[in-house]
Amino acid sequence: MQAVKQLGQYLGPYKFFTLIAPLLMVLEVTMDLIQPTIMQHMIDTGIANGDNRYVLNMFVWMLGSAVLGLIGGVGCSYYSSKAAIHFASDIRQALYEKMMTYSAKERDAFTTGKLITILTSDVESIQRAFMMTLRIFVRGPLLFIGAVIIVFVTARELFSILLIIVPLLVIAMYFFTKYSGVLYRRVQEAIDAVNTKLQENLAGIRVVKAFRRETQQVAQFGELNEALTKRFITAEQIVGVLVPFTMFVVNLGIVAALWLGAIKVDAGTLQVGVILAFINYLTIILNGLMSSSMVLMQIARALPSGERIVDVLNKEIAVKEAEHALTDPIKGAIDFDQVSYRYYETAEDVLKKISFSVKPGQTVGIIGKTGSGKSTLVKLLPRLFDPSGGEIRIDGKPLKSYSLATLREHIGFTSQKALLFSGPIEKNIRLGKDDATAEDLQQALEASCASEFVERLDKGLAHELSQGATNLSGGQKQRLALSRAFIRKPAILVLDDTTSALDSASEQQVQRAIATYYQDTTTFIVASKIASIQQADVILVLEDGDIVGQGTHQQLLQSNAHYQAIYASQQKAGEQG
Ligand SMILES: Nc1ncnc2c1ncn2[C@@H]1O[C@H](COP(=O)(O)OP(=O)(O)OP(=O)(O)O)[C@@H](O)[C@H]1O
Repeated sequence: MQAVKQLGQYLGPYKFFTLIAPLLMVLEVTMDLIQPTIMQHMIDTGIANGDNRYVLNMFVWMLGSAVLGLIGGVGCSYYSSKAAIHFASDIRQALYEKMMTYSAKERDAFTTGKLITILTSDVESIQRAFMMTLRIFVRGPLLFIGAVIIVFVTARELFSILLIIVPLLVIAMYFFTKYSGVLYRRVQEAIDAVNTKLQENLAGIRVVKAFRRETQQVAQFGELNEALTKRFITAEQIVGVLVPFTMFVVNLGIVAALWLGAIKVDAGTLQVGVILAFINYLTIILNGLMSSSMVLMQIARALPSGERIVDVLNKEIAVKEAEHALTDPIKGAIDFDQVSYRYYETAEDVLKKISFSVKPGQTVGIIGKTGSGKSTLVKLLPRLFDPSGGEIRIDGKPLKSYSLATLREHIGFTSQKALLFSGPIEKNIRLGKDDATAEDLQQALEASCASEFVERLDKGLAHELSQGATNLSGGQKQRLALSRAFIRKPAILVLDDTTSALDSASEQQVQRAIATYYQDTTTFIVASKIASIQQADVILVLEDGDIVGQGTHQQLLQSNAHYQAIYASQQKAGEQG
């Protein structure tokens, strides 16, 4: 119910549509309800007495009520669609905006597949439930109550039949509706699993092909698809059983009406028109109950979807904006003070009380074995996540006191995996800085050694990248990712193993460009080769989350056993190579 209340806020701008749609439905239902009574009068008073004028009169009434009913029905459909579609669209937008604030931690907690299901299928489910509520929820109970009252007033002789049939129908529909909600929650969970698998396999299609795992992946997908199919069938079968069951009960009612009616007509206590009107009203009662239960079923399915949506919207973000956040320009002095980090509460620290200081414009090289914590350390700078212990300061002020926008504007970050978006190359680079000048763009391209290959492309900067930039080589992608970071002219530049995909000549050229164009930038270079960081002002040697060496290349080479070991192994590999 909390979910309904929260999502109800998104109805604000569509209050008018939400009110007018059920009102128009009331008009349609009223017209539907009076038609069998008009027909009854037409038969029992007009036709039975051969009064043609009366019959014509009733015909005009019938036509008028049908037209009014039509206006009500069409108007209700129009406004309910408008309200439900806009309502769902606003929720989708809010979900997307919230997801954009997620760090990897929140995204991992949900999984990408589940987030996609929530943004698509769950939103659609509440859109459908809301539209049906506006269209039918008023109609169902109104038809039902109206028809019961009219039967009580005009066909009391047959009312006892309703006293048996209606409770049977209501009890059956209550159980079907309740069970349907449980079954549909299971369907949504199965859709999550299918989407997660699909997303993972499409993203990793090259690996699947390279290792010839298509058959296994298809089989695994088949199992998940089969589970979804089974759950769907079970959920849908509920409706399949409900309809024939209710029809059977109503047909029993019609048989009872004909039998009881015939006896009473024979005895001269009932007119034929009353029996026909009763059967009509019985159908209307069934219609009313069926449509109410369909809406209730849809609502029962939408409630778990609503809860899932609200979970995403209310997810607390680990990385929070400070209350009076600083927007001061950043120079680039950085202090790590006893900084620790663990990915999960229960996991071990992957960074252990790390301390070091860097002056603005210095270059820091970070080297160490795989898994030693190098990437984790640099990801703390743009606050992709916050330390579990200790403090990071920039220009003497806590990192957390800066506004996230200011902080990230001053940091150029390139990750191990160059992530580019579909669209022209220029647009990708300008993601770093929308309003960069043409000269800035050119300088960034040259600094990252990207200009030569971009110039060779037919359309140059307008060259369209495919999804995931699969139409570029690894090195080309990495160069463009570097250009995107360079164009910012950031105060802090982070190259997380970025230059590994470049040949050594290009790598040296990038290093020279940093030294020339970005002298005032504090640069972090994470690398696996000593050659990539040899010129750094300070090199940190990491091992199992600890700093086991700190100094310049020469200092470490003379006095640090860990660095000496890395150097020796790389020299050896170089000689063998
Ligand atoms: N998202 C994550 N969730 C849980 N553990 C993680 C996550 N990312 C990294 N780790 C763990 O944290 C430790 C440090 O990882 P990190 O990526 O910082 O190492 P690295 O030194 O950059 O390694 P490499 O040189 O291979 O890139 C590793 O043990 C790794 O398994």
